Amino acid sequence: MLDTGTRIVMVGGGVMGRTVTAGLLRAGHSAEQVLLCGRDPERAAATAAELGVTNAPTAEAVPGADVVVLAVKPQDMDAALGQVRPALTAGTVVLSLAAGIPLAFLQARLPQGTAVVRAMPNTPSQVGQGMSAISPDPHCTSEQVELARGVLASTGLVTTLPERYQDAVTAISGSGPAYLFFVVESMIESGVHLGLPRSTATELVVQTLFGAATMLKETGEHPTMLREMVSSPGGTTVAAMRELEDHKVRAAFLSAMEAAARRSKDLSDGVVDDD
Ligand SMILES: NC(=O)C1=CN([C@@H]2O[C@H](COP(=O)(O)OP(=O)(O)OC[C@H]3O[C@@H](n4cnc5c(N)ncnc54)[C@H](O)[C@@H]3O)[C@@H](O)[C@H]2O)C=CC1
Ligand SMILES: O=C(O)[C@@H]1CCC=N1
Repeated sequence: MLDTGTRIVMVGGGVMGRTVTAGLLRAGHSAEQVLLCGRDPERAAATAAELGVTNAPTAEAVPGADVVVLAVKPQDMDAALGQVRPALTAGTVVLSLAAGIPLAFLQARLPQGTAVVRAMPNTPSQVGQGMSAISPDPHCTSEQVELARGVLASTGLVTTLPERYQDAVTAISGSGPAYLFFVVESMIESGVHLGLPRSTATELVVQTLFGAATMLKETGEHPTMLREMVSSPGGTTVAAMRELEDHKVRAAFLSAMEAAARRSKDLSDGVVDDD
């Protein structure tokens, strides 16, 4: 929990801006502690009202903030930094949530010596079960790192890692919820193919995912061991696993995550599409 006097400015009121704001409020921070700035003033005002926080233009919100959270798309980061920079006061921590935007890119567009933290959160932060990895730059004091960590700790677990791991983190936990939702969709559809009512298939799959995740967390057992517990010799599970192996699902996961990490790296290298 951050001090009651800590002022947080959220730049961007999209998925992650809303998620982190909601997380801060859910963790018990007061609505007065969070100011939300959007690109479109009307939409930003509506989003802020919906979340119960205050809305202000970036130029008014940023001065005096303890933490400025950059929750804009990588493609919009340059413009957002152009608005934040002139309003930034000494000591403010800038916390970027953007995929593929390196600390060096942020530092180059902010006053020299600004405390910058690169982070990769994920959407389960909406329900207090997020996973974030933070990489502080060397200008940050330990108090400033704790401020950045405190913002994301309101939404789930936070780990600190060297920046060189951020492309891999983005591929695994940043994008990760999408892969798992895809697996869930596929299993529900399979249940429907097998004749189950859709609502029944959904309940079975969602609770199975929740149960399996809880087992992984609570037992600390290796997933291979947990999978073997389900796999009776000559039984149903091995029959299904054989199909997954034949269809190279493991290899597909490896290629998929390599593609995500590569895309994150491409963004880092400045290969940013305009779409
Ligand atoms: N959606 C996800 O699962 C995750 C997203 N991220 C990162 O979070 C960042 C934001 O992503 P989303 O929230 O999904 O995108 P989004 O498109 O939902 O939200 C971005 C918001 O930023 C606003 N914006 C753009 N320029 C602005 C400016 N100059 N000032 C104020 N607001 C501005 C846009 O109007 C939009 O509302 C991205 O950089 C993304 O890589 C990181 C982890 C997970
Ligand atoms: O798809 C993306 O680029 C963002 C970053 C991680 C999750 N969503």
